[in-house]
Amino acid sequence: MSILEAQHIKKTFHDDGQPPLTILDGTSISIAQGSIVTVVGASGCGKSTLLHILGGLDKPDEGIVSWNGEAIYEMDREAIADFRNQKLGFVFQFHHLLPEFTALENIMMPALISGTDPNEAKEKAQSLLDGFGILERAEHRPSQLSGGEQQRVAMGRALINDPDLILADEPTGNLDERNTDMLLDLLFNLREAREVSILLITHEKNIAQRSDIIYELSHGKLHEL
Ligand SMILES: Nc1ncnc2c1ncn2[C@@H]1O[C@H](COP(=O)(O)OP(=O)(O)OP(=O)(O)O)[C@@H](O)[C@H]1O
Repeated sequence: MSILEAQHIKKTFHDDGQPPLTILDGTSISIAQGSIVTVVGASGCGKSTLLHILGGLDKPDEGIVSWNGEAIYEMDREAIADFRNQKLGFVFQFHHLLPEFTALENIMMPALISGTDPNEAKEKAQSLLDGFGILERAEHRPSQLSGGEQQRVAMGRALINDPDLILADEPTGNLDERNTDMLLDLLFNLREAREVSILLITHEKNIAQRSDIIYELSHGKLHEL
């Protein structure tokens, strides 16, 4: 059963003085429950644009994105924000942690926004930090953490609301080999531990090999490899 489905997505950017740039040109994808799907492709081919559209962050010009059969861009602003907060977990290359908050607070934030009891949110955040081996860093701010630690905090933040789907855009792009391996192990183990689906964007084909389906995005369309 697919949880997220996109059909015939089109997206063109119109920048002043530039010819229109069609990035997605009839792209379709279906993400089955519990699956790990990887999208690879040349720099600038539109992978991040696709992820933003699938994640309810950027409306396509044409086409439908639906979550369990419901068209997400037909939801009102509040419903789409709730959908993102409760069903999805985002992990980006630049993790966008809030600099003035501690690791623990950064992880707790999406749970607090969705109305979880603060004590419960704290316990869940501590258990995520513990599972990622960085509980002793709980009170550190992002600037006091290494890149790999920051990315694990970002993973914790993506997971605290028990999402059904993780959308990860080059999550290891900034990490050295050791941290890349550690983060990928954490990510791929999630399916076993939490039955979560994962959409992973990367340009590293050896990472892609650990997934169920690999697509290449080129000329605005996805091709299964
Ligand atoms: N808001 C925007 N306005 C105009 N052009 C944009 C916008 N966002 C992205 N683009 C352009 O669309 C193209 C695709 O960008 P996108 O970030 O989706 O590519 P990508 O495949 O993720 O690239 P990379 O692997 O380098 O991160 C690029 O040429 C980019 O400059």
